[in-house]
Amino acid sequence: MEILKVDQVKKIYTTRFGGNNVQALRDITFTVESGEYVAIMGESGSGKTTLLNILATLDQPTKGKIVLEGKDLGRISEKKAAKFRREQLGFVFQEFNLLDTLSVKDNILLPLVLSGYPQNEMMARLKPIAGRLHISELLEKYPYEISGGQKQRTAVARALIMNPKLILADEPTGALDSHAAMQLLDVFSEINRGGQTILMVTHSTEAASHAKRVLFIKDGIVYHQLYRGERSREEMYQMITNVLTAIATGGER
Ligand SMILES: Nc1ncnc2c1ncn2[C@@H]1O[C@H](COP(=O)(O)OP(=O)(O)OP(=O)(O)O)[C@@H](O)[C@H]1O
Repeated sequence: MEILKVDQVKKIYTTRFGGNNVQALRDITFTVESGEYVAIMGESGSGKTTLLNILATLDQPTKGKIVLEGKDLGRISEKKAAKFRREQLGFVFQEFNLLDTLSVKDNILLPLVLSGYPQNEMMARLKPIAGRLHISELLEKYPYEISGGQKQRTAVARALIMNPKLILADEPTGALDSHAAMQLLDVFSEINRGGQTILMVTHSTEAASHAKRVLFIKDGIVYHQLYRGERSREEMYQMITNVLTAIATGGER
């Protein structure tokens, strides 16, 4: 079942006085099936963050359409967008974006609190998610008392707590050391096996090789895509490296 459709999306940033316009996305079209794990790669400035912001309803495309679970995101009002984001999307950022004044537990529960969930429902959701992410022992601690890897797993728990249709991750391993990055990628693979759809922007070939499909953005379009299929991670890693080299050297796809 198709969960996300990105249809001929174009984004032009206009400066206030109509001066230098920047075309960040020219014509992006792709779909994501429910349960997929998709990585998006592209050189710096290729428009990955722009695309993620549009998917997150934080920005509007200049042209084109985004449909999530049959809902045209261009047609939701500003007012409904925040609720929609909270209920349908889970976010994981490079810099964790946890609130230092809240405990790990309260950080994770925040989306439920904002949506007015009763206490017993909140606790019922918290327990299994904290267990899956191996942070049950950390719930009373504060973000400044835990490691980067633990912070990121807390952020993933917060992203999962609303049971979102789609997890959007922006460079989730970017601020982690290699051990913590591997742990996080294992967690992503595990939650994906559990049926969670994930869309992850990354510069890391290692991270992208965990995904089931990799989209490469170049010159404002989806330039190429790779399906992992039955390939091993090592084979996928090599294939991604080959495409990145072709992109960097302007070679054939
Ligand atoms: N608010 C903005 N106003 C004007 N131009 C912008 C704005 N945001 C991004 N751009 C431009 O749009 C293009 C795409 O930027 P974007 O941040 O989406 O790229 P990216 O692929 O995420 O890069 P990186 O990997 O370095 O984060 C770049 O040329 C950038 O300079």
